[in-house]
Amino acid sequence: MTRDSRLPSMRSMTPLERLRHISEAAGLSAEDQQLLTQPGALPLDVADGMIENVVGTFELPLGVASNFLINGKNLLVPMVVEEPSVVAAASFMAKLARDSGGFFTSSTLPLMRAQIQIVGMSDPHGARQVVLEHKAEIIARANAKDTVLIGMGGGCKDVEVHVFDSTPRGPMVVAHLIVDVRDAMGANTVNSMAEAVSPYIEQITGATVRLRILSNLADLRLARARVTLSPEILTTAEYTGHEVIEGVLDAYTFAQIDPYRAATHNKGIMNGIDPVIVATGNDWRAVEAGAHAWAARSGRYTSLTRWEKNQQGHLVGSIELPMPVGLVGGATKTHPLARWALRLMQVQSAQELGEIAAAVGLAQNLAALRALSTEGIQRGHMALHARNIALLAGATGGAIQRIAALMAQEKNVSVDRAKALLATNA
Ligand SMILES: CC(C)(COP(=O)([O-])OP(=O)([O-])OC[C@H]1O[C@@H](n2cnc3c(N)ncnc32)[C@H](O)[C@@H]1OP(=O)([O-])[O-])[C@@H](O)C(=O)NCCC(=O)NCCSC(=O)C[C@@](C)(O)CC(=O)[O-]
Ligand SMILES: NC(=O)C1=CN([C@@H]2O[C@H](COP(=O)(O)OP(=O)(O)OC[C@H]3O[C@@H](n4cnc5c(N)ncnc54)[C@H](OP(=O)(O)O)[C@@H]3O)[C@@H](O)[C@H]2O)C=CC1
Repeated sequence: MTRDSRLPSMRSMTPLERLRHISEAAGLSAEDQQLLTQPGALPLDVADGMIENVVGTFELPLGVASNFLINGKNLLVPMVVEEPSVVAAASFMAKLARDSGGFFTSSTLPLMRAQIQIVGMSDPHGARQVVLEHKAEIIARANAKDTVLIGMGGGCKDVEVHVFDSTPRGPMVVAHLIVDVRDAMGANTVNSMAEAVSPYIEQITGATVRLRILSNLADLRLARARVTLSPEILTTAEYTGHEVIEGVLDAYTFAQIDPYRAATHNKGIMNGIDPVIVATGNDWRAVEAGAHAWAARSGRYTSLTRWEKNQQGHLVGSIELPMPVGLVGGATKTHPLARWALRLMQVQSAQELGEIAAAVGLAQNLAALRALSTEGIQRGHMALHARNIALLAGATGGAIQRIAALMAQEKNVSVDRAKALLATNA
């Protein structure tokens, strides 16, 4: 178990020192440290087995967010992302949240939906009932092959049928297999089941089955996270905690009512979630698709988080969203660094991983709303982005940080200015 995720000196260390520091805090082995220090952590032959026409591997920075306390457990969170200030922002909000117990999470069972599209009938309601009458046999056929999953308590649990009376192609019936996929993301699992039962569905309905594929609107597989922050914790040099809370509530309301704002607000949430999904070798497109479809489930695209004030005047944030992530399947087992990321967090189940991702998304949202509704995003974000700009201008080694700091201080972060500072050996 990670002893203490509160690691205040991280920012001033070199990457190697950070690695030693987090390895010690999380009890990682010497081999685990070595995995990150040697080049080619993803061997070419493994990469070649993962996708097609491989010509190399593509690297991104792997950072570790500190300070997280989730359900009373200290946690160091691996984040793979190209954008500056994301890891710092998550760590910052996790630091603030620690004083009020950190994040609290829960989740539903890992239930995925597989859709089976049935066409070519004139009595869709009759066809629906036929499918439901044969539910037990459909479930039995779906479960016939996946012995490992069934042995673990997973498998197809239910069948739902949705009727579309009138479409441009005539009536359509869509059967959903509801499958407990345990610790898998589950796409291949449920797709195989949908394909396996389709001939039987054609036989009992006398209609034609077309598509047999999971739904990425994983609305039965939800992860939740909650955080409470007092005005005292949120107080800054320029703003009282009450001002910060009112600002966050106004910012949240903006996202609730306006889809133009909600898209950006939710992008900020995914700034926290996606890096955890990528670091663990999971399918970020599936998580993204599910999140945005969920955000639009009422017919109007809105915020994935909620922010409220409780009776003590404390800020209460919560998030609930589909979280189709796995510890097995896909690249989660084949990518050595994905295994490393799971060892760093010491997660025991896919549900736990989903809850962590939700908590990081909530932290990230708070960081953005707090900055946006007070001093604005540029001060904190641009100060860190300045290092990228210094790199772009050609700075190397110690000059990167030096020139970035000067540009941030001058509030003039641009490639031209970085080049000028480089030329004068600043
Ligand atoms: C960037 C900060 C955190 C600076 O904030 P600050 O007040 O300058 O931070 P600080 O120096 O007081 O440090 C506070 C803590 O932050 C962490 N921290 C701070 N700096 C570092 C660093 N260099 N390296 C590692 N950790 C760092 C660290 O945990 C530190 O505590 P410590 O451990 O030192 O006691 C703050 O301004 C912030 O949270 N800003 C929001 C940034 C953000 O949201 N970035 C995402 C990119 S913008 C975007 O894409 C989304 C958006 C904004 O459009 C979404 C939306 O609109 O809703
Ligand atoms: N629209 C989408 O999102 C789509 C995504 N995908 C991709 O599918 C992949 C994920 O599919 P997924 O089904 O998770 O992967 P896999 O099929 O690789 O793994 C799941 C299988 O692993 C076995 N298994 C072993 N241990 C466990 C356990 N503890 N819990 C659950 N299953 C276990 C089970 O099979 P058994 O019982 O046979 O041993 C299970 O069916 C990702 O790469 C994703 O990108 C694919 C198609 C569409």
